[in-house]
Amino acid sequence: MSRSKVKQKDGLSTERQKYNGKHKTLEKQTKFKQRSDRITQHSTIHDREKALEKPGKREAISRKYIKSEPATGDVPSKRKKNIIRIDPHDTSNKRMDDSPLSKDVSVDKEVKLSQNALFRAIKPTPAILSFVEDNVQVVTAFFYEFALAKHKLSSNLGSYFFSFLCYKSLLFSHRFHRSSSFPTPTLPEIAFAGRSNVGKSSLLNALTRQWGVVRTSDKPGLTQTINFFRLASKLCLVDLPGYGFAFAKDEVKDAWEELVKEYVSTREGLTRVCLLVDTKWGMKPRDHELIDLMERSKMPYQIVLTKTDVVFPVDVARRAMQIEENLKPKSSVVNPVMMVSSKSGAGIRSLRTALAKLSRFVKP
Ligand SMILES: Nc1nc2c(ncn2[C@@H]2O[C@H](COP(=O)(O)OP(=O)(O)OP(=O)(O)O)[C@@H](O)[C@H]2O)c(=O)[nH]1
Ligand SMILES: [Mg+2]
Repeated sequence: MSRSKVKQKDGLSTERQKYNGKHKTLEKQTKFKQRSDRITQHSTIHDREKALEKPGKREAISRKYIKSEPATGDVPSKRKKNIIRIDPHDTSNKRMDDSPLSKDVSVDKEVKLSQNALFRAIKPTPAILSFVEDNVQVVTAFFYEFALAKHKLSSNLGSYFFSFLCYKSLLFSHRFHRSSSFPTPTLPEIAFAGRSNVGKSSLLNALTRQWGVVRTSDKPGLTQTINFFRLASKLCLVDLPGYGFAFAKDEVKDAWEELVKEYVSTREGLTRVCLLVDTKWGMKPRDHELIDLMERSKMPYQIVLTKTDVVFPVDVARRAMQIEENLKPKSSVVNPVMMVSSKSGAGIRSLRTALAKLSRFVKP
């Protein structure tokens, strides 16, 4: 064999060797890949089987595995965020104490706005404005009042006697839970009714200047019995439990309401009911219920606006006009609407004058 032929043979063998080596590494790589794929697949199945044995985790884990496996093709799909869409009109998603649905809120707002707009549209007459001006003046000292009473003796005679009597005499109080145990009516009675927290007990204190004798609280529902306060042997003032919202059980509140209704419609000796209305909030459906009852039993009642110190005088006038307009067709209502503040003392003198006319010590 010639030397050149031997060289050629050597070259071919080295190329073949190179080729064989490359081929082997490629084969090795594909085998390795296949094996590793098989292992991961096996471990996934094994893990899933293991996970499915635990019932609690079953659902969550199956979801995880479903997500980790590409849905179609080789390209794994992008992870999508799990967004829960709540239908705003589906009430089954709402808790009972949640705010009402947006549609209802807007309707409520519209009603409230229109009521507010109606109230603001009331134009008080000059007569009612001057009456309010007289009644929202703050009267602080008793002697100031006393001097005024002397000065305007004819108009303030009742107030003078009333305050003198309240000032001098002690109040005798009795509390009653049941109508069967009410005291026998020997004196003319004036009752103070209204929603809880409207200021009934505070007004009784202000009228009689016996601060602290009648207990008051900023928590609605303090007065829970019918309380009779005898002024010497001339007059009896009656503090009634409130109705409407109060910190008490529903059945207890119903019992108070029944007691008040029974007292107002059947009590002999009851000459006047002062129905107290918060100036800021006006009359509510339960007030109208009591008014209807008093109308049926022909019981004279006087509307008294309370807490006038927390609203503007023009709004006091508006409220008074609104109520007088609403109660125009009623026959047992006593006009005009009175307005008081137990805090500032405004209007207390006028109310005393009006109520004193009902007592025994002022001859008609
Ligand atoms: N700003 C102001 N607050 C008042 C006035 N009158 C009463 N209040 C307050 O209103 C709250 C309720 O007063 P009460 O006299 O206890 O009311 P009530 O009607 O007897 O309430 P119940 O006994 O729960 O029915 C208290 O915190 C009083 O201080 C007032 O003229 N002006
Ligand atoms: Mg009270």
